[in-house]
Amino acid sequence: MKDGFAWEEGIAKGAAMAAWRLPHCAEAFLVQDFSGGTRLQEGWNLDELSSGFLAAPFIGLPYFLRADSLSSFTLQARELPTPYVAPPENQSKKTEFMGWVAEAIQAIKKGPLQKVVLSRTDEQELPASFDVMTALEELGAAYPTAFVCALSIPALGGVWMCATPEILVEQNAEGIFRTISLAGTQSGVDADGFAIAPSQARWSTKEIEEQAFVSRYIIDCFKMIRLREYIEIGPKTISTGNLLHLKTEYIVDTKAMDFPQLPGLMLGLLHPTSAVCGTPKQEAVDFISATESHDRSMYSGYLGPVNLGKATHLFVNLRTVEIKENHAVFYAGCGITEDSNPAKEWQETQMKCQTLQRVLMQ
Ligand SMILES: C=C(O[C@@H]1C=C(C(=O)O)C=C[C@H]1O)C(=O)O
Repeated sequence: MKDGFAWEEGIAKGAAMAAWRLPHCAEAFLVQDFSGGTRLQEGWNLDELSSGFLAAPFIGLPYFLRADSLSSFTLQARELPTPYVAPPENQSKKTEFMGWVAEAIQAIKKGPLQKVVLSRTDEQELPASFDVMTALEELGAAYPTAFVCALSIPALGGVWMCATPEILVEQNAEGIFRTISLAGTQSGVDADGFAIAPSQARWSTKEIEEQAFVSRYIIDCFKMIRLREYIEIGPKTISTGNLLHLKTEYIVDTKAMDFPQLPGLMLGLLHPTSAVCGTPKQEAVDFISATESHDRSMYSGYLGPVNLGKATHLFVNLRTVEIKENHAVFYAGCGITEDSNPAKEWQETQMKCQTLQRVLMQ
C-alpha cells in the first residue's frame, strides 16, 4: 500500500509522523515533519501554530508536527477475524489495581477528593505479522465513529496508536466549536456477542454522577471565561463499538460570537478534564502520581490535526497503545467515586484494553 511505504520511509529518515482518520470519514491523512517534531515551549498558543499535528502527554508540554508533507489516502475496508479470544487476566496487576481503587475510595470518603481516574497498563506481544498501516485500516473499519490514529515521534521512541471516542476541542471550518463530556462505561455487547442498542442501556447513580463531574467541569471552564452562549445536548448514551458511554455535547458558534480564540483558551483550561484526571483537579493529579506505578506518557493526553483546512480536531488519547518493535503496552483507566467497586473497575479497564487488543492481536 502506497502510504505504508511513506510511513516506513519516514521512520527510516527520522521524521515525526501522524496518520489519522476522523470519525465518520472515509479519507485518511498523513503528516510528516522531517525535522522530527518540536516540543513546544511554555506559553505556546494554538492560534499561532502553522498547519500540523499536536500531541500532548497527560502532564507536560505538547509536541508539534509541522506539515512539511501532507497527503490524503483512503483506508481500505478490512474484515476482522472472529471470534475474538481475550488474553488471560494478569492476576498480579489485578490485585495491584484493585488495591489502588480501594485506596482511592478511602481518600474520596475523607475528601476533598471527589473523583479520581486511575489507570493501568497491559503488556502483550503483537503477532509477528503486525504492521502499523494495516492495523490503522483495521481500527478504522472496526470503529467508524472513533478517531483512529498512528503517531511516531522519534523523541518518544515508539509508535502510539489509538481509537478514541472522546473529542477534547474541535473547531470546524465554519467556526463551530465543540467539546464533550464523556464518562460512565458499560459493555456494548451482550453475553452472545450481539450489539446492545444505546436505548437499552441502564445507568446507575454512580455512573450518572461520574459523568456529571465532567459536565460540571466543562461548564466551570466556560464560566471562567464568562461564556454563557453555548448549546448543551445530552446526556445521551453512545456506542463506541464494544462499549457504551454517557455523553453530553457542548457547542459554541465562535463566528456569531466573534470569539476565534475560544479553542485555544478552552484547551488550556480543559486538559486534563475530569474524564481522565478527576475532581478537584490538583488533588486528583497528586493522587494519580502518588499511586500509579507507570508513567502515563501520552495516554490520557490529547492529539489531533490543528489549523488544517481552517479546522482543528483534538481528541483525548484513550483506547491507546504504545508499540516498540512487537511489544505493546495498552493503557486504560476508569473513574473512581465513593460508590466504586474495585472488581467492576478492573473489569472496565479490561474491556477498554480489549478495544484495541481485539483488532491488533488477531
Ligand atoms: C479513562 C478512560 O476513559 C474515560 C473514562 C470513562 C469512565 O470512567 O467511564 C469513560 C470514558 C472516558 O472518558 C480510558 O478509556 O482509559
